[in-house]
Amino acid sequence: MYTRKRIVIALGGNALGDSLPEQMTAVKSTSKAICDLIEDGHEVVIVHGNGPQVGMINNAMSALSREDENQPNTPLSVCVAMSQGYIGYDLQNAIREELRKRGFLRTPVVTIITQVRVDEKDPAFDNPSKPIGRFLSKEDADFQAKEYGHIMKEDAGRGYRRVVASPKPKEIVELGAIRNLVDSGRVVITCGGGGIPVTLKGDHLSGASAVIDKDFASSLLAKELDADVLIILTAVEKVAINFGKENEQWLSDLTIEEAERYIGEGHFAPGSMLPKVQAAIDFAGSKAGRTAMITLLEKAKDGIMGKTGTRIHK
Ligand SMILES: Nc1ncnc2c1ncn2[C@@H]1O[C@H](COP(=O)(O)OP(=O)(O)O)[C@@H](O)[C@H]1O
Ligand SMILES: NC(=O)OP(=O)(O)O
Repeated sequence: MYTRKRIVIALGGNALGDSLPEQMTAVKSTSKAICDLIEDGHEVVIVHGNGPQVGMINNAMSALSREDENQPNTPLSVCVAMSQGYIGYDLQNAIREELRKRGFLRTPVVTIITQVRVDEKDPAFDNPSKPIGRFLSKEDADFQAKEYGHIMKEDAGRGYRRVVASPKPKEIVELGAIRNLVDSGRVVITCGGGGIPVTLKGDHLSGASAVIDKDFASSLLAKELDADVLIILTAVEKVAINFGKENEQWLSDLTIEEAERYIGEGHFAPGSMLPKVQAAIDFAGSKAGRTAMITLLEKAKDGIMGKTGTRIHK
């Protein structure tokens, strides 16, 4: 029997591309994958990444403040807010258009500027780990470190990137509004780029210099909305052990215990696959019947139907 599910979708970098024109094109195919699920009757909530985009925005704003002494440097929290607006704008319009093509003329699509509370004492503030911006050569990375004081790290064999603090998400500030919109049938884009990181100071929400991992924010959101499935869409169809080695093995099904064992054995790269597997464990382990899935963007529907992807469950 067909079962309607509440699905939180976490969209990875390949869903958005690395530049303005690339994003305009990428969101069209991303929207097809999302609308396949809506067409099948599922309730869908969308979270997107922002690593390349927030790096680009931060660079542009920093260049502006170097040129113009009246422009102080733009805090990273504001850059995350800008990335939510810019990505949400393209994504919501692409989904709206795709829905209309499929005859859903009245399904509203909305982007919520979302703040996510973090703990100001989170040790992540002293250990920057979240890659943002473009991949650079070692030479360009060394230049950026020297010229701008950025911390640069090698990212899973793909080149060097700037890293910033990435505290764990504790609370979604706009959760009540998000829940109302989802419950009333809206397609909601929220917690973009992991959410705007804020700390609570009395009644004041103060922007934090960080970028939250969208996989962890998706897991928190999925738990709060009592979703059935968290699906993390990225550039690989399945999770592997011995990834990239001769004895690489793609995994279709993982219990939480198996996933934890593989984490302990170091199979998942920090800053790329590791947070996805950790977020999947966090969601799937939180309540009976909850399943997490990691798969390729284009395979979202097949993943939900159990035909592909890596399924993580109790
Ligand atoms: N064990 C693994 N199994 C599969 N992919 C892995 C593994 N370890 C690292 N990766 C890499 O992680 C990438 C996904 O992380 P990333 O590109 O940071 O995600 P996002 O899609 O959120 O931007 C995959 O495309 C793959 O290159
Ligand atoms: N904020 C975040 O997790 O972005 P990416 O998915 O692009 O790394």
